[in-house]
Amino acid sequence: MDLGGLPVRDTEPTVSPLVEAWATYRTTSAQDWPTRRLMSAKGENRVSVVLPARNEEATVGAIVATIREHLMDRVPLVDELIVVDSRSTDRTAQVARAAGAEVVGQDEMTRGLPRLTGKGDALWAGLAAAEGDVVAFIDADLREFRPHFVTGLIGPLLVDPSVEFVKGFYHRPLVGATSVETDGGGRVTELMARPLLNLFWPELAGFVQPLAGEYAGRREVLERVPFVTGYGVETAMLIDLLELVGLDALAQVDLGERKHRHQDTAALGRMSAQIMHTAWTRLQRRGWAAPGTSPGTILTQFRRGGSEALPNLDREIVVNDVSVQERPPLAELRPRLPRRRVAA
Ligand SMILES: O=c1ccn([C@@H]2O[C@H](COP(=O)(O)OP(=O)(O)O[C@H]3O[C@H](CO)[C@@H](O)[C@H](O)[C@H]3O)[C@@H](O)[C@H]2O)c(=O)[nH]1
Ligand SMILES: O=C(O)[C@H](O)COP(=O)(O)O
Repeated sequence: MDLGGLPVRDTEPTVSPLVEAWATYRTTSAQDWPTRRLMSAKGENRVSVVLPARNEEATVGAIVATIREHLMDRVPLVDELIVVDSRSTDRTAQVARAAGAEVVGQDEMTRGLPRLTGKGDALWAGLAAAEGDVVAFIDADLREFRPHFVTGLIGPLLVDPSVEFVKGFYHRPLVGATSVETDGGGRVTELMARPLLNLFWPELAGFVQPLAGEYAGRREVLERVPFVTGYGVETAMLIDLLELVGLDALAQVDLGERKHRHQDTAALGRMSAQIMHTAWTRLQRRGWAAPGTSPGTILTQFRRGGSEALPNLDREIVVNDVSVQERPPLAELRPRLPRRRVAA
């Protein structure tokens, strides 16, 4: 067939052998890591669980209570359970504390440093507060949370010294007011993160849920990567860890199904823009984006109706800054951080 000079692919696309081998070798299931097995593997390791939380009073209590009951009170697998209060305006801190977590304020842990915002900064503050050798991060908006989320993430780290970082994956229903779309969740993952990572970091294509907010790593390694603010943090962390420790030291674990609070489409647009910004900085580092250049930072969106609606648009214009910043690797700043945690 004449395609006017376009290159013709005469074979079907196939999965990269590297990705297939990694996904086979480095994927486990939470069922592979029963608590008993982890208790005998734990040895001298201390385990911290950190939940970043901004206005999560509806869900944070149940997550904290479950971890405390199953993994702290019944068996001493988790040594430290920290909720980072990320400038909540609701009762997140009180609810978390009442359920048995230690609560630290994002701002207290970053006192004396530039004021940054968003989830990435909350995670950095949580890592600064945590004392464990293994640190697991869990989103605080999860529903129907069960302890295997924690055991699955920390299992490979406690048992296999060659693993440095473990990312969770799961099925993601999109739960609406009146219906559930079985695999409809993870919209930013499918429309933005996965295409970006596949095209520019194809080694990472085997991660089923690259944006999952549930992951664990060795403190020593987590302290050596920068944390991007906002919602760029997971994308940057995967790329940076790939460069720092290599694909073979990264693993993923099947956690079954995950339900969480869905953000609206406009919020996911802003999240996507932050992820694009994050990718740009890493492309620059590779020399694939021109040095010194930077994408715009303002995202213009439209909201139906509203008191400020422009008559010809029947919509309000809403603008947001979607730029991201970075906290440097924690190891570089340790001496400047507050020595003791200050309760939020
Ligand atoms: O300023 C903030 C914003 C969020 N959070 C917490 O971070 C977690 C995840 O935030 P959420 O708004 O629920 O994110 P999702 O819409 O679920 O986004 C998905 O995709 C993001 C981008 O990769 C990841 O950061 C998330 O973990 C992942 O669940 C929750 O516990 C939030 O309370 C903060 O602590 N501070
Ligand atoms: O991880 C994602 O892709 C975003 O958090 C959106 O998730 P949702 O589509 O399940 O709300």
